Amino acid sequence: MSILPPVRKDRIISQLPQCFSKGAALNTEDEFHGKVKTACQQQRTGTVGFKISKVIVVGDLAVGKTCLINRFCKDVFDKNYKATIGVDFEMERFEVLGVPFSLQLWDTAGQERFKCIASTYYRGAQAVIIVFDLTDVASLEHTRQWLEDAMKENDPTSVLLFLVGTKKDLSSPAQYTLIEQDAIKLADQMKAEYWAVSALSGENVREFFFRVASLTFEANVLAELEKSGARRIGEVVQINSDSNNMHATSKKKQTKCCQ
Ligand SMILES: Nc1nc2c(ncn2[C@@H]2O[C@H](COP(=O)(O)OP(=O)(O)OP(=O)(O)O)[C@@H](O)[C@H]2O)c(=O)[nH]1
Ligand SMILES: [Mg+2]
Repeated sequence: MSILPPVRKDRIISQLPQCFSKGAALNTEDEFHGKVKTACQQQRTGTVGFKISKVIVVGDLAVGKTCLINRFCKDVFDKNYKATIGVDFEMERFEVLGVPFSLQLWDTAGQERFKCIASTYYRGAQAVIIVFDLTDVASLEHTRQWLEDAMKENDPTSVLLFLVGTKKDLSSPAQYTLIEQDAIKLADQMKAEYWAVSALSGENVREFFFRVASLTFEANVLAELEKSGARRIGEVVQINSDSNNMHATSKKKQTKCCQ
């Protein structure tokens, strides 16, 4: 018997959501990986359905990290600035290709005086969302430092990175075009996926978090398949080492013969 309520209807993902810009994307595939789709159909996703993936959200003060999370998780927007003190977190449950999947979204403080508390929560992230304000070039420049700090606590080879420009509603088309060019270049160098959103209007917010959930889910299933593949190879080795096993003996002979 499950103690959790069913996943909300608007958190069900059955198709791979597309990237925002092909110029800075983590992948440009139209669909989920074939191996992932098959594993989900055959319910061979191991522990993924029970896992909670940690996502950390970092960036300068007042760029809009809390508003971005609140727009997605609670569908609200507060125009008054209330600094995050230390960290806060929200849980979001999804169903991806029929498999339950949860994200734990860690909203960290951008203010310098709270940074050392916040950074103690960076460890173990599967995805890092680096946020800047599309109307503030300095906040984009600072994203390199945020990335460096987040990566001190994480394995750069396995973390998915997202570079997100907020307050799209406030930037004029001309201003937006200029900063977007720099942001895409930077995202490409960081190996991050670029998105531009507005927590005020909600533009691209749902699409963005669905993309985070989908790519994190896909990475988890692929890692799980790799692990179970390794286990299967291990099992064969074990059988072969059993001298009472006829099959193993013949295999051993075959191996010798081929050497
Ligand atoms: N117009 C507009 N204002 C926004 C948007 N997102 C955030 N804001 C405003 O920007 C201010 C800062 O937003 P927060 O979400 O609190 O910023 P933060 O990054 O969490 O700040 P810290 O917690 O101090 O690190 C608030 O006054 C928000 O109302 C947006 O998409 N559009
Ligand atoms: Mg905040």
